[in-house]
Amino acid sequence: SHHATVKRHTSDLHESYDFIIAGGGTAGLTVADRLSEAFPKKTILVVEYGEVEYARGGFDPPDIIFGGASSARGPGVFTFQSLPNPEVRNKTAFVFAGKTVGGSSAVNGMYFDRPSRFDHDAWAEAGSPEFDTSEHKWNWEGIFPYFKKSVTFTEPSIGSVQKYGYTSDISAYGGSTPIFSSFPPFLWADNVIARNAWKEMGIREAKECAGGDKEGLCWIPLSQYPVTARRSHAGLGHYESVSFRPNYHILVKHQVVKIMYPDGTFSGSLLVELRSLVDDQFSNLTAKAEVILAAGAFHTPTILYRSGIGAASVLKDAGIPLVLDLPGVGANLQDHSGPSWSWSYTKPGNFSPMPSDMLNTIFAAKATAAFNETPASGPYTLSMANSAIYVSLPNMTADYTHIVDIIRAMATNGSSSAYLPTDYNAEPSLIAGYKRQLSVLAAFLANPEAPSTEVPFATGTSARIFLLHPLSRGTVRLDVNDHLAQPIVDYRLGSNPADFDLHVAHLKFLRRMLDTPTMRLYGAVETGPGAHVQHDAALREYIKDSMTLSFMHPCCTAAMLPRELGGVVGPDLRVHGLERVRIVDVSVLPFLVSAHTSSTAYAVGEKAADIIIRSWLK
Ligand SMILES: Cc1cc2nc3c(=O)[nH]c(=O)nc-3n(C[C@H](O)[C@H](O)[C@H](O)COP(=O)(O)OP(=O)(O)OC[C@H]3O[C@@H](n4cnc5c(N)ncnc54)[C@H](O)[C@@H]3O)c2cc1C
Repeated sequence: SHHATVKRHTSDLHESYDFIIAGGGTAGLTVADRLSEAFPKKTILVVEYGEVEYARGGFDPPDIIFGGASSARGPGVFTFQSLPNPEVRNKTAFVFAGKTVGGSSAVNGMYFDRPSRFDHDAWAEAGSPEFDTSEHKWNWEGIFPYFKKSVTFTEPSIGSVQKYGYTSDISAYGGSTPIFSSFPPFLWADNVIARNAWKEMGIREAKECAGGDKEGLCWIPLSQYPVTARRSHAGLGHYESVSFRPNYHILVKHQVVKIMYPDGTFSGSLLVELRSLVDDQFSNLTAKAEVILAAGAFHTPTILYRSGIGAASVLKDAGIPLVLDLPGVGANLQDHSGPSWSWSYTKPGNFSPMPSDMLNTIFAAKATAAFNETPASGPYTLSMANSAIYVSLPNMTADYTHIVDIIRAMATNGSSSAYLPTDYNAEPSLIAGYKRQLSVLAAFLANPEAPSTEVPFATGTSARIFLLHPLSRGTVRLDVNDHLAQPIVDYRLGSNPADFDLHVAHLKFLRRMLDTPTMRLYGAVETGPGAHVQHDAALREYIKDSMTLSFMHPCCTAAMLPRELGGVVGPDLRVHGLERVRIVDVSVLPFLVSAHTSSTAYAVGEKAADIIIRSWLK
């Protein structure tokens, strides 16, 4: 009873709320917390598909006990398969998204990096000149204060700094929000091998990568509490830890079905249709001020479609009457993906501790005990990885202009539309928007300070090579046979062939790491793709074979772009053409950023809250 009130039945609710937020995830709960604090007399309802659950960390011991109960089972997730990707051996991606109070921040890998300043400058560039007159700026200067506000960063202890060499710069932080960012008090012993090898390749060692400049070798904090090393997520920071507010309600186990306009105008109050996931009953609630869609990049488009908002052709196929023709809904899907790369050591050093030690029952038992102590310590405090390199294309290959020129040509001649879904051809705005994006991304990729690839690492002899700025575009569509079911996700990976040029450039550069003095000392030998695979054509085939289709950063399916460029929202996050509906989640990114996406979801939530509060104060 000390925080927002959880409701389980619509009969427990008010008949109407000022703000109704669809989705109690990373960005949605950030907004709910801020609005309920700023407007004690206005009522805020979050409708969440999942439940309030304990969200274990990505690498917590299997039998961790929390609140007297075993929490071995993770919190709720949506899981389904994407359509096959013809350019990548017809593979289907395993789609995974948070379905719990806290959303994907409660199930993610806890890797908590931030984008590059150039990502946000490019975001603003994509909406220029149309959005230049808006008071809301989404360039780095316009969003950096919200990255700072969104988290509380704890500097690494002196012991960790001395032991591991952690560096940080507190000036990149400064918030006091109870979403925590901190360094684990543990590293696997071989982390230093990769770090040394990257430095020998000339990769700049960055003191801090959260302040906008992140081309180089970075230490990455985790989204975890500093002392207990337990997962920090939106459900804890923006719901559990909020002191009691009678105006802040969360309705769990309910699906937002659609939005309706009872007055027949887009400026009047709104009705929100809900479906109980317990008894399948449907009901309506009134939103007096606004509806905020925050259901994530896969599900926000489904609510819009069911409301009759989307491309007329897509709605016709689904048999839904058109309310507003907005072709950008569910278009422009992007995600991070990439091949794997591996090696072995013919002269392995004697490193300890190593992940293989966890197979030793005594070591593993000690690790669990250390994690359950206060302060927590040991291997379980390190989630997936907390180191990475981020490298720009010009710093990888002198031939980068060749790739940039290909992308520039696509942006100006007619060829780019060939790479888009065929139903885009009926929508000139989507083609124009894609060309604008390609032109902005070409300039981005030519910038020696703007990362094109990321390789996160913690330990071991394999790595995943992220394509940070894919050029291929996919779709999220409604299942025409069951509008309430999971959407049909078509990544269309590699549908723009220049993505493979980028992958090949990344891999060719990175594999040179095995020829550094440190790697030679341990007799490093490449096992995947293997030294015999040298030609670009063969590398392409290897990349297709070893590709991870999704690193689970889907975004951009309701992009902040002008309407005539296939955009769905403007800089104030209002859906084009609708006065009282905004979108506040990672759907609004025009393109992917050089970071895992949770920090951006929080920053979007913080900035959105500020925009909404200011607009209602007026
Ligand atoms: C497995 C996994 C690992 C990841 N690893 C990392 C990582 O290590 N680092 C990182 O930075 N990012 C990571 N990400 C990505 C990051 O967590 C997400 O991009 C970010 O949290 C998305 O925030 P959001 O607010 O857009 O959506 P979400 O946080 O996903 O919130 C959407 C919410 O809406 C709810 N919802 C959906 N449909 C409806 C509906 N119709 N009605 C009511 N509620 C609905 C969902 O249940 C969910 O709670 C990962 C994601 C996943 C899934």
